[in-house]
Amino acid sequence: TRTSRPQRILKAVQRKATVGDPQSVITAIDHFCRHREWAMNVGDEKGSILDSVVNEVSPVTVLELGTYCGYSTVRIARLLPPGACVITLEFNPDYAAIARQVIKWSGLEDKVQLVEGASGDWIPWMKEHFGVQAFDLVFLDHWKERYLPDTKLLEECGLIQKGTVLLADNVICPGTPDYLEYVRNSPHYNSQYYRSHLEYTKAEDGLEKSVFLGY
Ligand SMILES: O=C(NCCc1nnc(-c2ccc3[nH]cnc3c2)[nH]1)c1cc(-c2ccc(F)cc2)cc(O)c1O
Ligand SMILES: [Mg+2]
Repeated sequence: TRTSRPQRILKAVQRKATVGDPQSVITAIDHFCRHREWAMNVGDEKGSILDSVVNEVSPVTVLELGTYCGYSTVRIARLLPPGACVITLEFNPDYAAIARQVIKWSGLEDKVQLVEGASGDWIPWMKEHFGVQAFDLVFLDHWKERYLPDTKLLEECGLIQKGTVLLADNVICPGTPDYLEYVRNSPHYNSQYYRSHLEYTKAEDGLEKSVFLGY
């Protein structure tokens, strides 16, 4: 049978990127997705906004919801200082298998914990299993209808504390209307929209950055 799109993305990384060089992995994926086959990575334009938020927050613990092929995992992990790490949650085992190899190729495996499973099942176990107090940064990029329930679950589990930054991809396309309404109207969040484009296209999309203000 034909290879999958994630498998073709991994092959592009293995052909074009240098082992241990995260930037070359990012460049190889963006080139493949712009010139060969579109794929749902956050991409270079929104990726630069993600980079600036990671640099501004300088997080010690990051949670990423939705790994896919590991493109944004590599973008985040390459900016983390020693001792900081990103826990990334992937529901689809085929995506997870590819992401592990992409992360390994970039040489960042020591800064990444890839967990396979559903966000709703794993979030309640984060403190106990990973010894996490609270997350400094949460990057939401998984199923769009899970953004709001998982944000509420993170709050209930005490994994979001004063100063925690939520950064959500795709708030326009495919769109997360209930999540946007929640973070923009809640007195507990200070929310800001970064207008951009859907990865590798001219369609509008953007990232929503929401800082938790405490209770
Ligand atoms: O669906 C997306 N991303 C989600 C993948 C995923 N990868 N992992 C998960 C997961 C992970 C733990 C989970 N726990 C429970 N559900 C889970 C789902 N979900 C997505 C879709 C588009 C898109 C735009 C325009 C189109 F015409 C078609 C598509 C663009 C994007 O940037 C996306 O991020
Ligand atoms: Mg996305």
